[in-house]
Amino acid sequence: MDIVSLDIPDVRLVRPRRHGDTRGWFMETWRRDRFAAQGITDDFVQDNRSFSARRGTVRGLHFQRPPHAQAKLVGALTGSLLDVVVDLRRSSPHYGRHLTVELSADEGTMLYVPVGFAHGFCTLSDATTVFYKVSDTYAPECDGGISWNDPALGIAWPVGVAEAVVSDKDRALPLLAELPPIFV
Ligand SMILES: Cc1cn([C@H]2C[C@H](O)[C@@H](COP(=O)(O)OP(=O)(O)O[C@H]3O[C@@H](C)C(=O)[C@@H](O)[C@H]3O)O2)c(=O)[nH]c1=O
Repeated sequence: MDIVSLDIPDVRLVRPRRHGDTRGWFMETWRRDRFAAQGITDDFVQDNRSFSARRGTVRGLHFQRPPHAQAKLVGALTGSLLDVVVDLRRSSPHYGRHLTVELSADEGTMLYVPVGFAHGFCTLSDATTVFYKVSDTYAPECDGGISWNDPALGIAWPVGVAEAVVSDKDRALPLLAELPPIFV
């Protein structure tokens, strides 16, 4: 399992090793000891899965506020997605910056997203199933987010506003500039 830092170093790309044989393949997708060896010590307490029927479905950009902030480990079980994170940590040299990474079921790659980031994705194929482990349980009273198409973020989404499939809740999210400080 390779765990590598990206341009915002606390965000990591995880490449599990696939052991192939005549039956197919086997891979480990999460191991506490291997993650801890890379400084990732979050206690993952909930697993989530979402299915998006159509290519161009956008979910995000979401976070949970403290005291229920969540780190996430995200991957695809079917299909592929463009995963997006935005650094919301006020003391970070990367505050307001984003990263995009393509994740696919075929490749088995995953993204580790620390606490303090907004997270979202756009599906790149029909019938995309996304899974993620999270480090705190769902707390709807701490639900937060920023608008996926906030021009200040400069995210190169693979779909335009007219074609994107977006929830009413996500359509109503504020711009980054409207967000009070949440993460140190
Ligand atoms: C996130 C979540 C939602 N729900 C419920 C609430 C609602 O009725 C239904 C759909 O919720 P949402 O519209 O918030 O689902 P969705 O837009 O898929 O939300 C997810 O988006 C991605 C990008 C993330 O990073 C996740 O953390 C999560 O915020 O599922 C839970 O029961 N538990 C959960 O942990």
